[in-house]
Amino acid sequence: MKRFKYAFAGIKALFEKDFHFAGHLMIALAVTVMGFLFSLNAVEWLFIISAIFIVLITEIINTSLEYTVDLVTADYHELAKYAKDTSALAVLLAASYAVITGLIVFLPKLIELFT
Ligand SMILES: Nc1ncnc2c1ncn2[C@@H]1O[C@H](COP(=O)(O)OP(=O)(O)OP(=O)(O)O)[C@@H](O)[C@H]1O
Repeated sequence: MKRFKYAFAGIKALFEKDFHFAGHLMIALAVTVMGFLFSLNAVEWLFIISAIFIVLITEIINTSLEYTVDLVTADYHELAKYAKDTSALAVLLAASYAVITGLIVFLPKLIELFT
């Protein structure tokens, strides 16, 4: 029960620092609605769900790392920059995976719908 309590406390900490997270959630919701509208099959759902979770989890870990770096130093430091920049790169890669997955799954369906 304690683990749940701490995890839920993490939601508040996440939204306090990460202003992009609500945007990620909105996109995830929109993609899920589209998935139902296009009646995705099981494999397509698996890829879409994995893309959503990878982006959200990476963004959460990125925020966690930013908190940690800010705890260690408020001053400019090259290593702090490296830590935050490499973490941001992980988010970018996760987002790229999600965009590629979304295009592969939805683009043929959208083309079929509008042609
Ligand atoms: N203490 C620091 N020392 C050196 N560079 C820093 C430091 N803090 C932040 N930076 C640089 O500023 C960038 C943005 O850092 P910041 O903490 O503002 O993240 P953010 O804009 O909140 O990131 P995100 O958009 O992923 O939430 C970092 O990627 C890094 O290049």
